Parts: sequence; C-alpha cells; structure tokens
Amino acid sequence: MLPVIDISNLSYENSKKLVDAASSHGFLLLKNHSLDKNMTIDRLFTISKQFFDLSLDIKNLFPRSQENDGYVAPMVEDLQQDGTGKGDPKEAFNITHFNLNDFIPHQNLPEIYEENKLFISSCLKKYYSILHSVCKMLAIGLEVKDNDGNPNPDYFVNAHDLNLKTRSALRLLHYPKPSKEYENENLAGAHTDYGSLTFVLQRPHKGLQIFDGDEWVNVEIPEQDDGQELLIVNIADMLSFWTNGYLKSTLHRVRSTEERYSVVFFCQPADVIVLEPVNSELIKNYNGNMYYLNSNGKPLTALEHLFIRLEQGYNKKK
Ligand SMILES: O=C(O)CCC(=O)C(=O)O
Ligand SMILES: [Fe+2]
Repeated sequence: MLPVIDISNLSYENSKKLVDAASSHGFLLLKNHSLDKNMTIDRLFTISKQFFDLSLDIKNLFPRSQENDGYVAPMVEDLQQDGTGKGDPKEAFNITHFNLNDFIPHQNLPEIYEENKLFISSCLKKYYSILHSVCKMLAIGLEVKDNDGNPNPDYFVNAHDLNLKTRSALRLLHYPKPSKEYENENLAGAHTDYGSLTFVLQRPHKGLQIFDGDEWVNVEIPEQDDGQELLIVNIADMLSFWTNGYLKSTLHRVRSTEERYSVVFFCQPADVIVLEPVNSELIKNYNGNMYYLNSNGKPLTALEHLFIRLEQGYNKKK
C-alpha cells in the first residue's frame, strides 16, 4: 500500500517522509486535507455525472480548445506515451481558465457547471491550499536553499505564484463501462503526468494502476475510521525535472471492467518558470539525468513542456 501522509503536519520529519514517498513511489495518499468527503468530493462526482449523462451533441457544444479547456469526447485523447495506443475510450471536461484571485472559472461552461460555479471555485481554492502545503513540505524535506544558502521552504510555492499566469486544470473524467474487448485494455493509456503535482479522486475506489518498475499495481485506498477520504497525489514531470529525477514521475494507467468516474486536479507552475534542478545538496549529490533542454540549449519552461506533452496526447493519429 502507498504511504499515507498527514499534510497538516509540516514538520521536518513529516516532510522527509513525504519526500521519501515521492522519491521511491512517486505516488502517495494524503490525509487531513481540506476536501470534505460529503460536502465537497461527493458533490463533485454528482455534478460530473450530471454532465456526462448529457447527450454527445450537447457535450460537443463545448469542444476542447487550443487552450486546453472544454470537452474531450471518447477516443480523442491518447495518453499511451510509447505510441502504441489506439485512443482512450474515456471522456473528459477540462476547467482551466480560472482567475487565481477568486478562483472563478472564466470559460464557456455547460449549464451544470455554470450553476455550480461558486462551488467549483471553492474546490479550486482548496486544491491550491493543498498544493501549497505539499510544495512547502517538499522544499522542507529536500532542504532547498536560496542563492545565499539560506533555507527556502517557499521555493515551489513561489513557482505556483497566484499572480502569474498558469494552466492548472480541474479535469472531470468518465470511463464508460468498457466493451468485452476493452476489459483488459488501457482505458487511459500508460503515461506520466505533465505538470508539477496531480491529485486524484476515483469512483469506485479502483482502476488506477501504477508501474512499480517490475509490474502494474493497483492503487488501493484504505477506508478511514473518521470517514475522511484519502487523496491520491502523484509527482509529475516538472517536479522530476526540478530534482534531476530524484522525485519520480511514475508511469500510470487506468484499467477497469466497470463504469468509472475520476476527478483529477493537474497542478501547473506558472508558465514562465524554468525547469532546472533546485539548489539542494541532496539533489546535487543525486546522480540523475532527468532534465532536458529546448532547441536553444536552455532548460524548458513550464509552458513549453506542457504544450509538447499536450501535442503528443492529442495529435498522435496523423
Ligand atoms: O482517471 C484517473 O484516475 C487518472 C487519469 C490520468 O492519469 C490522467 O488523466 O492523467
Ligand atoms: Fe495521469
């Protein structure tokens, strides 16, 4: 089972535990986050189902734009990173244009999301507070320093500065019950995520699988005595670049024999952030080779990497 980390405890010891989990598995489970099961998580899934229950014609009135917002119909996206995929049979709705002052989405939204705009905004705000806590713990656990050699626990928080343009996205996903021939196929192809961190909630609590280096293992979510729902979090590519591969952006996929819904929040640093290794003794002494350069010989920016990966996911079949 994946390590469970309490994110209300920002001590050095607990931050180290989080870093160890992020470095060995790339996936972990968070407890004591601010997403309440009954009031928030269940409601997100209810709204999501109401949207996906609409006809394809209506959903297609909000097609995904170049800016990555809107509806993605089944088989349009192909997450399988090694190029062997046939397209993912899932459908999705991306909410990406929100203002980081009030977290209100500013994009053309179907009625059901429009009606719940303030609720969605409150969820986005909560996701950002969780993101900032995890960012802080990672910088504490990695002992990131500023240029003068002083501890810089806000390094990753600042990279997600609320005043800079970003592309973080709340993604509602629906995996229709697969036909017989898809029961042992990927419903979301094997891939790593593009941003900094990803938070995942799923109904039922299964279907997500991660590659542990040898085999595919199910992400199990243990029930909690106090009724809270653990939040899955995974390290995505950019944190791996920032740490020269010390934090693992782990391959994962979705397989299921039944209908499935997930709610995924993809965190992106600000567009302009440069993805080069952070100032940390641990990272300097780590013999990775994870970050790469653009055609001008410079480390990639967050925006460049995101657009390279989105292009791969949507424009494979040519
Ligand atoms: O549906 C899920 O649980 C995860 C999907 C996923 O990995 C993704 O969209 O990047
Ligand atoms: Fe993913």
